Amino acid sequence: MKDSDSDNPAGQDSEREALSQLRVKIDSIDEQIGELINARARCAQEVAEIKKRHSADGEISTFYRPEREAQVLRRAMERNTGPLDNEEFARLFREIMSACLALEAPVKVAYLGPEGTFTQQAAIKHFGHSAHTVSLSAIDEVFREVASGAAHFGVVPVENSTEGVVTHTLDNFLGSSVKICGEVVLRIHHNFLVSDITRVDSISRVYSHAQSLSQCRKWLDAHYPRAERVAVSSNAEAAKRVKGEWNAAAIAGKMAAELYDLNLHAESIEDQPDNSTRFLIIGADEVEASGDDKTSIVVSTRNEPGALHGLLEPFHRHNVDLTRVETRPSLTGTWNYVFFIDFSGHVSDSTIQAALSEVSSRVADLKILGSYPKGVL
Ligand SMILES: C=C(O[C@@H]1C=C(C(=O)O)C=C[C@H]1O)C(=O)O
Repeated sequence: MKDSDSDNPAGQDSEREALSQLRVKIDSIDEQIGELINARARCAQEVAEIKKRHSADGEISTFYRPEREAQVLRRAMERNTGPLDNEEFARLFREIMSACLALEAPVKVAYLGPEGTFTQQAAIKHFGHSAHTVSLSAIDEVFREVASGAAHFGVVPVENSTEGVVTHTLDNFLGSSVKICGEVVLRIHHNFLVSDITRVDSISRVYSHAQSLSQCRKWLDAHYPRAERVAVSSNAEAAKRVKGEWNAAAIAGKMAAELYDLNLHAESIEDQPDNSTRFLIIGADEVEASGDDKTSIVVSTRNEPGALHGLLEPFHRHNVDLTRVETRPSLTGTWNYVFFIDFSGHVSDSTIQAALSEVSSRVADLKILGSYPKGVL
């Protein structure tokens, strides 16, 4: 208690009174929010009944509607008048929708693990906490799990703002029929984690994934120049190792700290403050237009002069906004290449259809990987 309060009992009484009035108000608002959330959940159950009646197989894909969820989140943000910021506001709606969807049918999401990695964080950011997330140990496994129907959706990293593209993810699309049905961008914050028994002035080893070590190089040079940097298979694995080692620390995200009960000795130690990673949501089905979408395709050109120009020119002429072009070696022959191209728009848009039909007449092969809502959160 502050001195001024003990000197002023009348002030204390009025403060207590003001607080208790506000709490009565909060209780009453909570009651209304609670009733409204359940009213919303009942509507979702009715939606589920209609979907069940109209779907032959009763599969989850008919229950989870990425385009509708993106619209709900965008609308929540447009409506928001504060004081909560847009992202925080949408996050609350994300969780409400997640709980409503779980009532309709629980969604199973495979992700590149282990538990506690940024990919799991991305899965939860996209699907909310009511989704059932399953950790797998390789990107190929996530693709296989989705292709076989063992998981409804998968989450894999595709590019990092400082380290570039995750080539393994792109390569997996070449031999797979899975579709891209969403994207999620995560701001990557690295933290310096220690255990209860770590002697912070005697740290001689720092564990992390090689990418994270390189993303925190300057911070490590400044604070622990002599500690050995040990690259391990994931940040979560790094956190796990620190448990029980008095002279070691790990660089990892907050989820790993919580999972392995470690302390945040220093937060946000990444050299680039806007370090972020983009993840793709993969699934078995195509997604309808949400009003603000992106399309990803992969094309292989004929090995002849002007092939790349011929491929890009129709996009330019139809005023299609290309957001990314990535070149990868084709798996079919030495010195053949494929291009992964992302652009704004949905395959159901007439301009996109016109551009794509021209492109496909000029290339050896064109595969649409998916049209999906641009990341909202
Ligand atoms: C309720 C629906 O089903 C699911 C739940 C949603 C929600 O809670 O708003 C939105 C889309 C679907 O993933 C729907 O399709 O409208």
